[in-house]
Amino acid sequence: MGGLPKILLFGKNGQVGWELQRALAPLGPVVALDRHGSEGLCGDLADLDGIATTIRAVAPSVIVNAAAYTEVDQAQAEPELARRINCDAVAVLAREAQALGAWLVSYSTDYVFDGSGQQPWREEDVPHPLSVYGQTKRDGELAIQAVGGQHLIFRTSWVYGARGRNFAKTILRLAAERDALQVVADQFGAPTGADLLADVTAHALRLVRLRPELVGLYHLAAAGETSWHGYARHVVEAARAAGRPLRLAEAAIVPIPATAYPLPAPRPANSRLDTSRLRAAFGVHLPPWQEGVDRLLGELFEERL
Ligand SMILES: NC(=O)C1=CN([C@@H]2O[C@H](COP(=O)(O)OP(=O)(O)OC[C@H]3O[C@@H](n4cnc5c(N)ncnc54)[C@H](OP(=O)(O)O)[C@@H]3O)[C@@H](O)[C@H]2O)C=CC1
Ligand SMILES: Cc1cn([C@H]2C[C@H](O)[C@@H](COP(=O)(O)OP(=O)(O)O[C@H]3O[C@@H](C)C(=O)[C@@H](O)[C@H]3O)O2)c(=O)[nH]c1=O
Ligand SMILES: [Mg+2]
Repeated sequence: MGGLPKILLFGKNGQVGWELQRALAPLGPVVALDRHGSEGLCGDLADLDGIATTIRAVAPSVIVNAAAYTEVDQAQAEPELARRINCDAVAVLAREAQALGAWLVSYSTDYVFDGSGQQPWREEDVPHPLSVYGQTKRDGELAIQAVGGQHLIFRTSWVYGARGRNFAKTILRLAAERDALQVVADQFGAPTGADLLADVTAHALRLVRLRPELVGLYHLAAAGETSWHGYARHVVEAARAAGRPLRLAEAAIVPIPATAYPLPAPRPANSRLDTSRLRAAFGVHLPPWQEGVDRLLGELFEERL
C-alpha cells in the first residue's frame, strides 16, 4: 500500500464537512472544496462534468462527499436540483472513484425510511422515503451500490454542529424571541453531532485500508432517542441553567402532533437507527445524544459570553 492517502473532500463548509476538515487532516493531505471550488478545481456538485474533471486532476485515493441538498422542504419545490446533487452527482463520484480504485465516503439519512413502527431501522430494512429529499438521498445510495466500488455510506439522523444551521440553534433563537413554542412530540430519533460523524469517518477510513471487506452501508447515530420536543426541552433547559436570557416562559414548550405542524415535506415518525452493524464492524462506541448536544451548547454559550 505505502504512502498516505490523498483525500478529496466535497462540501467542506457544511456541518459535517467542517468537522471533516479537522478529523481527516491526520490521515493524509486533504484537498477540500466548497461549491465555489479553488485553484481551478470545481467543487459544485451541480456541475457533473466539472466534478469528474476535478477528480481526475486530483487523483485522490479517498473521496469524501459532505455536500448535499439538505433543505428538506425546499426540495419539494425543486426536485430536479435536489436529484442532481443528491443522486446524479453522487453517481459521478462513485464512477470516478471506481475508475481510480479510490474509496468513496458518502452520507445518507433517516429520511429514506417511511417512519413506520417503533423499532430502530436496520440497514437491511426496505427504504420508502416520504419526501423528495429522502427519495433523492435513497437514489444516491443506490447509485453508489450499483457502481459497486469501494465505498462507505453512513446513514445518520438529526445532525447538528457548532458551525451551520440546525434544530438546536433554531430553538435557541426562538426561545430568545418568543413567549411559547410548539414542538412536534411524535417523531423520534437521535440528534447526532457532526464532530462524531467526522471522527467515526476518519476511524473507519483507517480501518478499511487494512480491511477492505468492511465496504458497505452503516447506520451511524448517537445512542438513545428523543422526540423533537424532548430535544427542544433539553436545549432550553440547558440554556436556562446557563443563565442565557430567554423570553420563553417556564414550561412553555408545548408538545404537539406533527399533524398540527404542517410542512411541505412529511417527516418520518420513527427515525430510530439501529447502529449494531457499525459498532460491531468498526469497534466504535456511540455516546448518548445528550453528551454531544451538551458539548455543542457549552461551545455556543461560551462564544456569547
Ligand atoms: N443535516 C442533517 O440533519 C442531516 C444530514 N445528513 C446528511 O449528512 C451530509 C452532511 O450534511 P450536513 O453537513 O448536515 O449538511 P449542511 O447543509 O450543513 O451542508 C451541506 C453542504 O453542501 C453544500 N452544497 C449544497 N449544494 C451544493 C452544490 N451544488 N455543490 C457543492 N456543495 C453544495 C452546502 O453548501 P452551501 O452552504 O453553499 O449551500 C453545504 O455546505 C449530507 O449528505 C446530508 O444529506 C443526514 C442526516 C441528517
Ligand atoms: C423549528 C421547529 C420545528 N418543529 C418540527 C418540524 C419537524 O417535524 C421537526 C424538525 O424540523 P427541522 O426543519 O428543523 O428539521 P429537518 O430539516 O426536518 O431536519 C432533517 O434534516 C435533514 C437534512 C435530515 O437528513 C434529517 O435527519 C433531519 O435532521 O421539528 C417544530 O415542531 N417546532 C419548531 O419550532
Ligand atoms: Mg431543515
